Amino acid sequence: MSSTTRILGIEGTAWAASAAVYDSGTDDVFIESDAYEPDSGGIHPREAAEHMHEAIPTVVKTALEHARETYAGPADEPPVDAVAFSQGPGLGPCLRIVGTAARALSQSLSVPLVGVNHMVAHLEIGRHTADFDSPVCLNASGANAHLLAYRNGRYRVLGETMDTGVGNAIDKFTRHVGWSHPGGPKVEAAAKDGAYVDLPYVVKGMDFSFSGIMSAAKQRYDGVSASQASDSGDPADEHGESDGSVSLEDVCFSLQENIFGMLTEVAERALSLTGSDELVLGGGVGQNARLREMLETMCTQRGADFHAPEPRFLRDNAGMIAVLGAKMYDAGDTIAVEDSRVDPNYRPDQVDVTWRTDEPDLELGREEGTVQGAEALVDLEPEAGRVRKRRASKQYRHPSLDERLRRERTTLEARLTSLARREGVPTPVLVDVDRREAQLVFEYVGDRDLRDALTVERVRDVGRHLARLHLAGFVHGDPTTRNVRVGPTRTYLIDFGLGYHTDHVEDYAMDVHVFDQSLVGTAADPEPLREALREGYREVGEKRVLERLRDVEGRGRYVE
Ligand SMILES: C[C@@H](O)[C@H](NC(=O)OP(=O)(O)OC[C@H]1O[C@@H](n2cnc3c(N)ncnc32)[C@H](O)[C@@H]1O)C(=O)O
Ligand SMILES: Nc1ncnc2c1ncn2[C@@H]1O[C@H](COP(=O)(O)OP(=O)(O)OP(=O)(O)O)[C@@H](O)[C@H]1O
Ligand SMILES: [Fe+2]
Repeated sequence: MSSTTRILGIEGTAWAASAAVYDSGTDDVFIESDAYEPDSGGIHPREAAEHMHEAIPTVVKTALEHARETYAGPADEPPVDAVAFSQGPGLGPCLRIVGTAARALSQSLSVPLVGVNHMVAHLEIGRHTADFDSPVCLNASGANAHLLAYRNGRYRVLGETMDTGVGNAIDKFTRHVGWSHPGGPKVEAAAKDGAYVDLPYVVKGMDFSFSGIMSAAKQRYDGVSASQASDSGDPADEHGESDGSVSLEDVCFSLQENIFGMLTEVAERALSLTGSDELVLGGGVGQNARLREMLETMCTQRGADFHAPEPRFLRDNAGMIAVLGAKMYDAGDTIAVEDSRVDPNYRPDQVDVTWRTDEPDLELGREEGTVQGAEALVDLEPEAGRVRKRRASKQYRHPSLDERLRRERTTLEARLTSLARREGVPTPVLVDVDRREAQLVFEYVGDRDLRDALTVERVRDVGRHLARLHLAGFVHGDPTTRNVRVGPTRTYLIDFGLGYHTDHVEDYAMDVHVFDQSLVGTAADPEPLREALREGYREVGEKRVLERLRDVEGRGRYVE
């Protein structure tokens, strides 16, 4: 085998018919793409497949010509070592066309096949171009939105959308407004002339959802168009103060502020949980300058490094398929034709990461001085027996949103921490609260974070604690292995700032799910701990919550 690997990559999960050639010796990536642009509405699976059918042979031919021109070896040898293709996730009819093309090409060139997960390719291209070791990865694409980190041979999903992908959410709004597909760039352009209006903001630990904010945005827009249509002097009279003065530009601006604010917040939470100081961005929505600016600002503020690949590697493209294909080929990760079936629901955490052997060190928590959490700076004073928690302003967030979140969360944290203790759940005593400064003083509890001292007994205890909160009608909102402190005899829940009162079984199940994901993301051997979480919950809580948890776990999947 030569020291240089050359791969022909093919991509075609939805809109981009694309072929590429990657040469690991020169690190050169040649990409030829042909985009499907719907005449009206969103992506129609059948039309997209027709486009694939026509465009794939042409882009592959161009890439193959390039491979031949740049190949220095004998003319009777194949100009690449393997053919890599996106095996999923994506639209079934499109994927099947790509799979067929890849199989035919591998046979005619007599080279092996490499089956690439499209979402893992979106994140690996960032790790490759940044030259980072073990970054947290935010995938912000059309049909998906994931927060991923490598642990024990897999990319673990630390958080993800609970409904649609981020690009699809934006595209649905622009369809409602009557703009052509894709909507993301149009929202970005319109946002330049907008001002901030309040819209919903929903994060649950490192998960998030877009349905609430999208319907509120549509309603705002309907208010705008109704007021323009009636045009009877003072729109504020007819549509209420807030609606009357809102323009479409304002809605676009505020959508970006909230949606990208949510993504940036969960990315920061993942950095804090894993102790990583590297973040990469992937996916088509990553082309948005405001999203990149927010992530960059967040990373700078917390002393982390941020990298976004160039736009041609962010949107769907075969370059990322070829680059990951080369790493997989070098690791011996090729597949036989019988195993090359495409999978429209292929999850990133189903992939055995054969091309990485490193294991990131989780930086241990500190016991004194100042810790930087995801949201706050926490001064630890164990001798004085107390901690001071300040929700400092986040520079990446719009000031109005920032003010609102800091105020709301400080108030909730004070209230729910005390309420939990009354329900028999160990929490720190609240010593002082200053709402204006978004500052809280608590009793110092425990001697370590659960993340650094995970045992089955402690996790079972957390299961019981969560069940107790839920029976009392509220959720923690962000239960992670860093938001549990452990002492010699007790486990304490801290950081209730994302908690809220609710009687929905769905919210209780989500709360357990968030903790479960943090176990998978931080534990060396998560399975016994996950079982213990459920056991503890079952002892105290309602069965229907664990039943709903199974539903929740089946969601957040790629849907066509
Ligand atoms: C499975 C696969 O087919 C799918 N691919 C995909 O969604 O294409 P991608 O190129 O990663 O992203 C397209 C999305 O990216 C959005 N987009 C493009 N430019 C944008 C911009 N400047 N601002 C916001 N969104 C933008 C589009 O509106 C569209 O929703 C995926 O990765 O989820
Ligand atoms: N009462 C306390 N006693 C002892 N340590 C504490 C206490 N409160 C916080 N800490 C420590 O400070 C860290 C950060 O605190 P906290 O989780 O409240 O901040 P945060 O910014 O909301 O963090 P994140 O959002 O990342 O969970 C905790 O993981 C814990 O190690
Ligand atoms: Fe994509």
